[in-house]
Amino acid sequence: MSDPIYRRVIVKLSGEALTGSGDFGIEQATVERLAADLVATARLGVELGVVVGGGNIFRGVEVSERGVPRPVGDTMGMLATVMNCLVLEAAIERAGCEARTLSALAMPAVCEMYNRKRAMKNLGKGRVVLLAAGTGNPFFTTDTTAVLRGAELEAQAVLKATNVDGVYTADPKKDPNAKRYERLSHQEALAKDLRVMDGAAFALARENRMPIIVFSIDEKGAIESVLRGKGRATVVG
Ligand SMILES: Nc1ncnc2c1ncn2[C@@H]1O[C@H](COP(=O)(O)OP(=O)(O)OP(=O)(O)O)[C@@H](O)[C@H]1O
Ligand SMILES: O=c1ccn([C@@H]2O[C@H](COP(=O)(O)O)[C@@H](O)[C@H]2O)c(=O)[nH]1
Repeated sequence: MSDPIYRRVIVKLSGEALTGSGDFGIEQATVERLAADLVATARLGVELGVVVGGGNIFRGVEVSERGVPRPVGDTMGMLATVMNCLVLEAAIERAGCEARTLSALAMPAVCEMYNRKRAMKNLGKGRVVLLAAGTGNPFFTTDTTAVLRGAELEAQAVLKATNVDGVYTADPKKDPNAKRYERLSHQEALAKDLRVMDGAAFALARENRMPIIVFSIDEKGAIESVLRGKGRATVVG
């Protein structure tokens, strides 16, 4: 079998991936499957930072549409990502691999605060590092967080695990004629306004020459396949 193509990566898991067959919250069986995939990947010797979205619980924009100030809604979204990280951390540890949640918002009774050195140290020890609470700032997303942490932690790529099998010419959930790309540049993704990730994330990735691999997390073993250079995915970079 081919060796993993990267030594250190950031996996971006969409919050929605945790809902499994539902459309809100956390389905435990799905969390266990995702944890098993992450542990299998870590056992290949790949150092893993994991950023989890919060869209299965709260998105700041949606909360603010109900009259809550946007920064408050965004804080709720960031707290949602902490819950997702904690449930995933517990499942990864049960599956036999050490994991640490580091949060960009201080919550000493819950988990350690994120700082670059601490994250690097944990990655070097082979622990799966769960990067919680996004960037710690409102008006950002966890996609941007994944690219930011990737650049800070010297990852070789961001693996965006989502509910579509790559980047398309238009949103494939809305346009049945959308065509999938095998490969495209950050610049093309920005110029064509392809919304599989937000523009800030693509711009930061372009600036830091960070490849982003977009693939579906629905199949068991999807992360490992991508790391072995197999499976259906789009490479942006
Ligand atoms: N050009 C495109 N190619 C592929 N997917 C696209 C495109 N434009 C929009 N999308 C949509 O982008 C979505 C990917 O976003 P994703 O679910 O990963 O969101 P997220 O904000 O990262 O996570 P969360 O679930 O936590 O909100 C897909 O569901 C897909 O329908
Ligand atoms: O740096 C960040 C990251 C996230 N948020 C808020 O959290 C939610 C959930 O993240 P998704 O990327 O949408 O899954 C997001 O909608 C923001 O409200 C943030 O404020 N800052």
